[in-house]
Amino acid sequence: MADQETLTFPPSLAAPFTPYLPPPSSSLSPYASSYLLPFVTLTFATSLDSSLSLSPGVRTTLSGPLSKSMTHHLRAHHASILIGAGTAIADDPGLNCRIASSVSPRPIVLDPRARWAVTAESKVIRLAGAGQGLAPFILVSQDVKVPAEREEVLRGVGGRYIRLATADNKFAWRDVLRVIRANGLGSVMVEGGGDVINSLLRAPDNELVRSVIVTIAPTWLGKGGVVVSPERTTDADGQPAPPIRLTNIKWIPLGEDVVVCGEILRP
Ligand SMILES: NC(=O)C1=CN([C@@H]2O[C@H](COP(=O)(O)OP(=O)(O)OC[C@H]3O[C@@H](n4cnc5c(N)ncnc54)[C@H](O)[C@@H]3O)[C@@H](O)[C@H]2O)C=CC1
Ligand SMILES: Nc1nc(O)c(N)c(N[C@@H]2O[C@H](COP(=O)(O)O)[C@@H](O)[C@H]2O)n1
Repeated sequence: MADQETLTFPPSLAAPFTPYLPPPSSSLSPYASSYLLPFVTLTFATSLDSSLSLSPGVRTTLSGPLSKSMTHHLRAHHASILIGAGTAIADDPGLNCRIASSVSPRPIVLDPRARWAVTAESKVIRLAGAGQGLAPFILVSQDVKVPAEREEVLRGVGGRYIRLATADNKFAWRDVLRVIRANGLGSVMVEGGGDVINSLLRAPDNELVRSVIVTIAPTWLGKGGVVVSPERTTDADGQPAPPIRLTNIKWIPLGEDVVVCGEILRP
């Protein structure tokens, strides 16, 4: 694997993000084990019209150089990083941390139907083979058949398939987080894509999110993009769930982008 560009994120820029990061070594701390769920950070880059990409199959660069380094700073501070199968298929992502002397997070891919045809050529596998990242844990439905060659590719670099119950082809978020925690991972940054983020933001699952860090790029991607806009739900009495709002906010300009950090306001 060719050497990847090394990134830096200066401590002076990193300091304002610290309150929104999981506690250091949370995978080992009493805090994490007492809750049995990892610290969840929801983080992604969006356009001004709330799009993550031009269309579902298209990798779209939104973050400028500084906010990209910030994302790698977040990767350095999380034990795992989670994406959906749509993103794995569209982006062929690396999901490692490119800041020197940092530990990369464990990639977790939600792929109930085993749609992602992971091969030895997949970027994340090549990086893991070269010792520049970790191999993914791919969560699949209990009833899905996974081709043996994919299992071998994963196992060869330290990854594996993990089977989990589904309802309507979805995992329950609590189950996903329990599996992550049970594998000794005390924190997870959920990066996307649209389907994953909208499902996590849907009430009541958004209660599982501890921190939100969103990069806003000064561009409109236009109609047809993958949009973050969670479904509105109703409570047991048929009353609409209130709009999701952030509290403990910080707006941090990074180059041409602005990053909003916060926590979800509990009603
Ligand atoms: N700008 C950014 O920060 C990011 C952009 N993206 C972009 O997003 C696009 C992909 O987004 P989508 O098509 O919405 O795909 P996605 O990455 O959200 O994956 C969707 C798939 O994930 C699985 N999934 C989602 N929620 C699940 C749940 N609760 N339980 C079980 N499985 C679940 C399902 O198989 C579903 O088909 C790509 O174009 C990618 O480039 C992705 C991540 C970050
Ligand atoms: N922070 C951020 N900014 C963007 O502009 C993006 N397109 C993304 N995408 C996410 O990052 C993954 C790519 O990771 P690698 O650089 O290959 O390690 C991609 O799959 C999305 O999850 N993020």
